[in-house]
Amino acid sequence: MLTEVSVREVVGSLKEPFLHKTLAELNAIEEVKIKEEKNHVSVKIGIARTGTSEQLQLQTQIVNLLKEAGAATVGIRFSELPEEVLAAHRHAEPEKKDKNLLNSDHTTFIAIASGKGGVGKSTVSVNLAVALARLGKKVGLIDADIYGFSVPDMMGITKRPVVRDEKIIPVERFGVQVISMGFFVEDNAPIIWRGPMLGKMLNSFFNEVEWGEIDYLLLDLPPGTGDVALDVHTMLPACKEIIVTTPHPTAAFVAARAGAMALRTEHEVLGVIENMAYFESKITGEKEYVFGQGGGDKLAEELNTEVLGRLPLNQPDWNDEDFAPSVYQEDHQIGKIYLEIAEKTVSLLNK
Ligand SMILES: Nc1ncnc2c1ncn2[C@@H]1O[C@H](COP(=O)(O)OP(=O)(O)OP(=O)(O)O)[C@@H](O)[C@H]1O
Repeated sequence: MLTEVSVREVVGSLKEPFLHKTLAELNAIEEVKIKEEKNHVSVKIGIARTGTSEQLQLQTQIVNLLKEAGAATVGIRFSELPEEVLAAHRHAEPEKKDKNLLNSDHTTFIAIASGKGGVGKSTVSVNLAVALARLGKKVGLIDADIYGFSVPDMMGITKRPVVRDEKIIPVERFGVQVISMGFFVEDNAPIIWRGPMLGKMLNSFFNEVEWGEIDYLLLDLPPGTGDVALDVHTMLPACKEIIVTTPHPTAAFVAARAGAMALRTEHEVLGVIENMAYFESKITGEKEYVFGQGGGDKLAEELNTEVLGRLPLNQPDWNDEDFAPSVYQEDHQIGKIYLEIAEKTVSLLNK
């Protein structure tokens, strides 16, 4: 059973990332609370700069250590250390590292966008990433849908990233390196961060994660044309885009706004994916266009691009041994369509 003393001992040994003294030395553990019945530990930590990628790393370290020490769930709040502590230690602040994935000319960024929620953008992002990995590509996936992160659950990820040499190591699943805001939030707690902080978090996903040499980095964007989508467009001038829509013409109309945003920021739209395009009867093989028809074509025409693929309404075959509720297996009818879309994407990028 964890006690306040043991929590302070475990957490206190970690280094504050800016001042390079331990949290114990800086007296930075401001509060420890333990709810014994739920085995929940919450801590309040002082740090030199809040809302930074360094905070994210420290948070990951604390969660991992406390869970190793026996906590079921961990809650962390951060506050800024008092000015006198900062003044006493500021001289120890090191130079900022400049290794930056954004400067890499090897990696192609592909953002998956949609005009509204629920059209299957995350399902498409996950399966396209897996399909690219099945083609032998080195693939990363950022779940940038920070308000509604769903990628870890969809892929059946139970592990959390670890920190090594001050870098966050993504979790590998189906050959894809995955990073999600969901990894850094406890108990599905809602994220109530303000706009600028979201941009910072996203930036840290690019810079502070050890991606290695990846060929494609896919980003599952939040739906619509809000702050984060705009941040991505501005942060990644060379980003390519794929727009997901359902086949109903009005859905395509809304999706066109996401496309327009991409074009305005001079991002090349690689193509459109029409999801939930039809229902195919298992008995007769007949196709029923339950959500209408023509939305994908209309959108592609409007954006002067092509339809990369159409996916029917279908559920993956769930596999109890390797559970991933949204990932289609390679030999599944839909898994094969995703492979075709992945091949098309690669050939478009190699042109
Ligand atoms: N082709 C499909 N057939 C059947 N169900 C699907 C299909 N595509 C997606 N779904 C289901 O529809 C729901 C919404 O999908 P998903 O979360 O991928 O959408 P989204 O556009 O990313 O939504 P949001 O942006 O709101 O997170 C999920 O339950 C998903 O399993």
